[in-house]
Amino acid sequence: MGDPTETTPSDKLHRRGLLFILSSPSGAGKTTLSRKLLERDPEIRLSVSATTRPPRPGEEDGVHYHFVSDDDFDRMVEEDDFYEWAHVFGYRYGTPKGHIREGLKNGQDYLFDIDWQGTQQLKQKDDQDVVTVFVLPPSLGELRRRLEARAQDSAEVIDSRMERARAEISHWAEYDYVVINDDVDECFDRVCEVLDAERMRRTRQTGLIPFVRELMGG
Ligand SMILES: Nc1nc2c(ncn2[C@@H]2O[C@H](COP(=O)(O)OP(=O)(O)O)[C@@H](O)[C@H]2O)c(=O)[nH]1
Ligand SMILES: Nc1ncnc2c1ncn2[C@@H]1O[C@H](COP(=O)(O)OP(=O)(O)O)[C@@H](O)[C@H]1O
Repeated sequence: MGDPTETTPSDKLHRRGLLFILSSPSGAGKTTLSRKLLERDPEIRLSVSATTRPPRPGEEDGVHYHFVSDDDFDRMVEEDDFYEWAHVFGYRYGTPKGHIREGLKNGQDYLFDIDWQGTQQLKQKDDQDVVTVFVLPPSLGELRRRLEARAQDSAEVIDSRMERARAEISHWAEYDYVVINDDVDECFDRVCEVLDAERMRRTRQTGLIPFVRELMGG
């Protein structure tokens, strides 16, 4: 038996991946937070949704969304290609199954920017791997200012997003964590703390690390 006080690279924890969900009313900042997280953290991969909504300026097919036609979406539903899907703002959005199940087993983490309906469906399917974070704006006035500053929607669309914000926020109590996105860097730090702590959750560990196994006599 080796010296159990020696630390070797094989002492790394091995764990299942997790499904990290960020939801918020439109404009609260979940896209901004998601992009920061993907830049910081090479271990988490974005689950790219399919949507029938047209691309916004700067959005790339296959990177931000898979932009598909109504017929394509219908076909994907028929072929059972989605983990979950929902109607949002008059369009359809869905999470393609892809290789998520195999990835989770291999310790791959996935980031989801999906609404409360998708969150409920994923929780029903896989509660143990799902971690949910609700992002609140500091106020409704600030939410409207951000939607206006983003300048990608008409006044009418902004009104409908503000209307829907009330419905979205009414689901915040269904989430594991809540953060307020006032200062974006502070909020991002809180989100990273949640992710880092959840990765260490004992129930995600898939086996004892070698020196612990040796100590336990196994
Ligand atoms: N259920 C579900 N919701 C999604 C999916 N992809 C995006 N959404 C949600 O659809 C809503 C509208 O997204 P989007 O059109 O990008 O607008 P944004 O929230 O203003 O950035 C947001 O609440 C997203 O979280 C998905 O695959 N499934
Ligand atoms: N903490 C913040 N303070 C000020 N503006 C922000 C903050 N977070 C995001 N924004 C801005 O608000 C707008 C909406 O953010 P976005 O990330 O697109 O929201 P969502 O994806 O939730 O709709 C964007 O123009 C973004 O740059």
